[in-house]
Amino acid sequence: MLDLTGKNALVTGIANNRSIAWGIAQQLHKAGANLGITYLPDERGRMETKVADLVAPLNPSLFLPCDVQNEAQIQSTFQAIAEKWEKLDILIHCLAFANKDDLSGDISGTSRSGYAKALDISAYSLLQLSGAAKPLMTAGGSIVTLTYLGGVRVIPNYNVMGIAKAALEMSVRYLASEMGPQNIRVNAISAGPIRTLASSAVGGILDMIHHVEQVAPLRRTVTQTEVGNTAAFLCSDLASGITGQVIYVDAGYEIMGM
Ligand SMILES: NC(=O)c1ccc[n+]([C@@H]2O[C@H](COP(=O)([O-])OP(=O)(O)OC[C@H]3O[C@@H](n4cnc5c(N)ncnc54)[C@H](O)[C@@H]3O)[C@@H](O)[C@H]2O)c1
Repeated sequence: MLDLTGKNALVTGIANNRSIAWGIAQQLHKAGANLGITYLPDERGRMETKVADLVAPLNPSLFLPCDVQNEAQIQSTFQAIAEKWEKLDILIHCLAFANKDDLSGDISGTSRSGYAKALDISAYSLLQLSGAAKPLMTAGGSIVTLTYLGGVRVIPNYNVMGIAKAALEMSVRYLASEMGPQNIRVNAISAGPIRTLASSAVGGILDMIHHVEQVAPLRRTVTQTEVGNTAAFLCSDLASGITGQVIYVDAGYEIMGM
């Protein structure tokens, strides 16, 4: 049975009730995990209020600001975990960012700063958060990140984010190799397209969703809950033999040639 009772899970990337991280947090909570939630702070504190209201029913025992481009916030997040929890068992890395200008048009026009920002937030942050989590995962652990098919194949307009996802997927393999001896498993879920704040920045996302609905074996897209269920499985002892993998939760779209 899928049981996460007694496991402490840090979930990043909740912006609203459409976020994939929200689907994951709900399923981890349902399976009995104790949650810590981080949010991306903004100057007016709007995100803090919005996310706090949303996650309140899940009774998170930690609720912290964490911009992955802010070293001090990362440090204080993991310091709070060390002080409050005996150990960390689960890290959910469910965040990405690229400038809207870099998510359409010619990839050759990507600016140096746009490229650096996309790779820093969307890929490097997995190394950074995993490195901070490792010493706290004293009883082993599970790290799960979110990727997309555009990191393996060319998807119109996904552009620099595709490059970031390729780096992210390779980071999963290197991290799995490094952390396996400590019984820390590292995997990625490659989700099919879902309407969220982040995906709405990708040019033509609605056409992509429509295409998947016509072509995927299941003739539909996937839900945040389906991704959440897979994440809960990967974080559970049921997945104890799985590490370094990219698991497709995409209604089967990835197998299709045409
Ligand atoms: N929606 C899709 O179609 C889809 C498909 C496959 C993979 N994914 C991936 O799923 C993950 C979650 O995205 P989503 O679609 O749920 O959208 P979302 O907009 O709900 O979530 C993206 C999150 O990234 C956070 N974020 C951005 N910059 C940050 C920073 N500097 N520090 C900390 N957090 C930051 C945002 O606050 C937000 O919570 C991303 O990695 C995305 O690439 C999405």
